[in-house]
Amino acid sequence: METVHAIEFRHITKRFGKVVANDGIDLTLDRGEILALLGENGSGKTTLMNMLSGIYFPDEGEILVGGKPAAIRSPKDAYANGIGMIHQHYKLVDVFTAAENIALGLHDGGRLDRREIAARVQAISDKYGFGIDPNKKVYDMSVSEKQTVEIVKVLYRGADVLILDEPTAVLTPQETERLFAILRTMKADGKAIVIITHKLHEVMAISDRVAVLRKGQYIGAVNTAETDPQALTDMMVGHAVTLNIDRPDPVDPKPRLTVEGLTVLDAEGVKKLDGVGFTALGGEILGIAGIAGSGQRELLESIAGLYPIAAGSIRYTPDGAGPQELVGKTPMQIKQAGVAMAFVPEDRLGMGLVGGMGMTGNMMLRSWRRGKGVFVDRKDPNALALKVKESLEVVTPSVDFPVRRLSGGNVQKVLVGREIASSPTVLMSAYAVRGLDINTSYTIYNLMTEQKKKGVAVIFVGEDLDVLLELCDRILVLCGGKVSGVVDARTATKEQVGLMMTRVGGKEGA
Ligand SMILES: Nc1ncnc2c1ncn2[C@@H]1O[C@H](COP(=O)(O)OP(=O)(O)OP(=O)(O)O)[C@@H](O)[C@H]1O
Repeated sequence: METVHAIEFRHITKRFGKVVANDGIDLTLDRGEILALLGENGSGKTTLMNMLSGIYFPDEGEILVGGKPAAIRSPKDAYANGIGMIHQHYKLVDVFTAAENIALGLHDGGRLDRREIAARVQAISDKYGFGIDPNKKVYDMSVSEKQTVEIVKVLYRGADVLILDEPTAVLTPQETERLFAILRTMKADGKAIVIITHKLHEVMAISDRVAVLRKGQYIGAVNTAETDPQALTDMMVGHAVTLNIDRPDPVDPKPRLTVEGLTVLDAEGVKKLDGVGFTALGGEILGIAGIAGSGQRELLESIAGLYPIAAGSIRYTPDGAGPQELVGKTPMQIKQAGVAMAFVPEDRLGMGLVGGMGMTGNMMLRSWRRGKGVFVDRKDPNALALKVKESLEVVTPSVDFPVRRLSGGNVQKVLVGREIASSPTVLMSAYAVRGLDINTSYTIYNLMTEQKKKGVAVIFVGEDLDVLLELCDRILVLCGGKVSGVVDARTATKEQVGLMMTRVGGKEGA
């Protein structure tokens, strides 16, 4: 007897104008399995899953649910077929509670019994170990809690097939572990789960099978137990690739940026940086490590002139001139002095890029979230756009194609590429490779190294300790807004840095 798959894609094709996002894809998904969907940026992963969740409808082919052809024309149809997707951008109403968000739109006409809803939410939460408070308002929640609400929302609607699009991109390692434990419980309960992720160690840790897409085509699927990250990378890219970070010794390093006693407070008066001091040298990569929210964002924003500074100084030393104080300067003056910040925020299109404009338009515009001004780059924006497109292999039909319609990873490449193209003397980047496929991540690491070789002081805020230890020359470790220490990245160990991330100095009580 033929096995009935939870989901079966048969020759699915989806085009956007001239772009063939999915090209005749055949893929199956079974109950009680976690399938990792892998592919380079723009390879068509999200598009394929959007057809399962009713956001797009295939141009050709059919989708079988439980062995029967299903016409999934809306998210409502998807739910009716037991399919739910957790997107990268959460769609929750801030002023509503968890339970209100979960039940939203479900009880049209009927009476909404709050107690009953809360009880059902609680039951789902207990069954899978979510630990959710049904009465908590969304605006009081962390990113991880919001994601939990999205997952419970999907389960509440009776989903047996769950799709998670890069769910760990914004989670800490601990939150990721918690999510994975929940996914394993759901799998044991017979759910079919698809997870889209670029992190190969996560693929190895959580999935049973891996399906690979390349340029819109289905390349194949392998059992996770029978593969490894290198083989998966080769499959994704289509040829053997070396995952290697070149780290030349700094040549003639000299102080570029000297930060002393930097203290900043947030809108509520909470100290986000507390007496931070360090020197960033031209010709080196200074890594910044820390648990999420340890002051990384505030540090870069302070240097860029975007964050109000309570105390301290930030001195910048250009070539052939004495140090100049940056505190008190506008973001534009700081930018003109040569300090570029490639900041890759959680909402890629919220800051720094204008979604409706193409790459060319975005090369000219550098508008900041706080609305402190718009920068106009004097270089030919079209040439810059073409250069970025070519060097970072941005998948876009043209440099005038609205960036909003590029795949998530490609949006990020535009953002990072633009900063690099502006020839800075200090280049700051935070989470530069978030959402980028492994091959592109290495492209970015190499671009950072190229900048370092040109004498640029590169400040690299990263999440992956292995990468920080391989890429950087020195690593500054932040803990709760304070400097825990600075280590030599060539000799430091992961354990040492990990300890410093949780305790100032890393040695207290040890
Ligand atoms: N609404 C749309 N209009 C036009 N083109 C689109 C649209 N959505 C996706 N595309 C294109 O289809 C291709 C596949 O994109 P998709 O988002 O599915 O890739 P992905 O594998 O999920 O990428 P990433 O890893 O970067 O998120 C890309 O070339 C993208 O630009």
